[in-house]
Amino acid sequence: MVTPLGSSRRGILLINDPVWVSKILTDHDLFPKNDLFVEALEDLVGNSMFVTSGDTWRRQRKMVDPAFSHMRINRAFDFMAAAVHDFETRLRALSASGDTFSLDAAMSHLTADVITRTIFSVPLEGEASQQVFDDFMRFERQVGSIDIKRLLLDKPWSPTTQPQPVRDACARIRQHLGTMLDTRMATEGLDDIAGAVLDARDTDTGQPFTREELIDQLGVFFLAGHETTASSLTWAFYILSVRPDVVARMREEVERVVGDGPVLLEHTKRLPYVRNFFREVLRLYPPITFLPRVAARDTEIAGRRVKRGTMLMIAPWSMHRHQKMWVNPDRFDPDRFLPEREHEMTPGAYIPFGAGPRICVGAAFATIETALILATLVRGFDFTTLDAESVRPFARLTTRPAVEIEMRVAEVR
Ligand code: HEM
Repeated sequence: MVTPLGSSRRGILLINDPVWVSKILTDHDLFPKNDLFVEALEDLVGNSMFVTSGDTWRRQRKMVDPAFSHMRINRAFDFMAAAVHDFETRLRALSASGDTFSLDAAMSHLTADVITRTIFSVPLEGEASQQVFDDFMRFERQVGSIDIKRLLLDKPWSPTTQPQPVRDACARIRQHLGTMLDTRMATEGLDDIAGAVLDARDTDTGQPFTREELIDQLGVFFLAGHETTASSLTWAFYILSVRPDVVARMREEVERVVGDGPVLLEHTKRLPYVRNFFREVLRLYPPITFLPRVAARDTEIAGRRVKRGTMLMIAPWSMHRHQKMWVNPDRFDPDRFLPEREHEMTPGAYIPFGAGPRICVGAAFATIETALILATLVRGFDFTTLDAESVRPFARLTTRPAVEIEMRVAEVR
């Protein structure tokens, strides 16, 4: 359950033991985020809470948490619903024309639209937000692969730089985010996530975030907040396209609970099958495949001596599919999350949002957003994958299909 991965200048351990996973994710001073991972993202999200450690992270997390409180997310719901409404219009046009579309690109666009509306109160159609999105797609394609040579040969904490095209894309994204932030700061009376982060004060000094820090945090909400959700929804709609039995159960639940009208916030909390379906998608296709950490000092893990600088890879992907932790792990079975089957689950084996103090700040946001999207679109449309047999997952920045999934959609009459 704790396995060395190959031989390299710095040790690499794959940790599949839920007890040790929990200890490592909880002690984030001894096991901070891995330096290679931090470097890969630093040009884009600077010193944001996603990559910082120690007291810097503690201060940032305290200031950011209120922006994702239940009350605040509830207020973001109308922005989410407006984005989904526009997306339905797009799908209706695709249904009428019979044109095919890339599921991955469509989901990235939809979730980026949700994020720009909920953070900045602007739709993705705005020029600056569209440019952030386009450059982000470029960044995502280039940064996702690991440099194996470096992994094997470099000493821990060896400084490196990203290739120039990646750095250029990051600089452009930060510039656009700065423009969006300045426009947002000049607008009064908006009740969005940017507003909550602008109002946040350090509890010790009373100081707000600086402009650079704001760009760091808002950049990470954009990155972590749309890329992960797009990945999970891509797998969700792919599964729906090949499982008519699951579609029938979901549609029945949505029609019974919601009826014909719009899906409201209160409905999203009363759709257990939709929720368990999404949990099962996150189990088999966790968007974040690795939670990378590093040993900050010499220590011991599961009776094994671990040298400072050893990389610790916690892999939701392998934990979620582990034969010893799940009954029929390869079977897609949303009902495994029913309360009466809870005893089948291994405590600590399900970590799509991470665990411990650094658990995903946007988990509640993503849960409501995806329930709204799934309920609305499953009731209204049938999805067909053109070449379902050839679909394969691939670990990039998140879990994506190796080749884009081509789809056709038909409106349900
Ligand atoms: C299905 C959707 C999502 C999944 C599966 C997901 C997954 C995760 C995971 C696994 C982590 C922990 C990473 C680690 O410990 O190394 C994390 C952290 C984080 N996520 Fe999410 N996430 C999702 C949606 C979101 C959304 C919608 C937002 C914001 C709008 C967000 C913002 C963040 C931030 C800021 C962190 C860093 C927290 C910290 O280090 O204190 N995520 N996410």
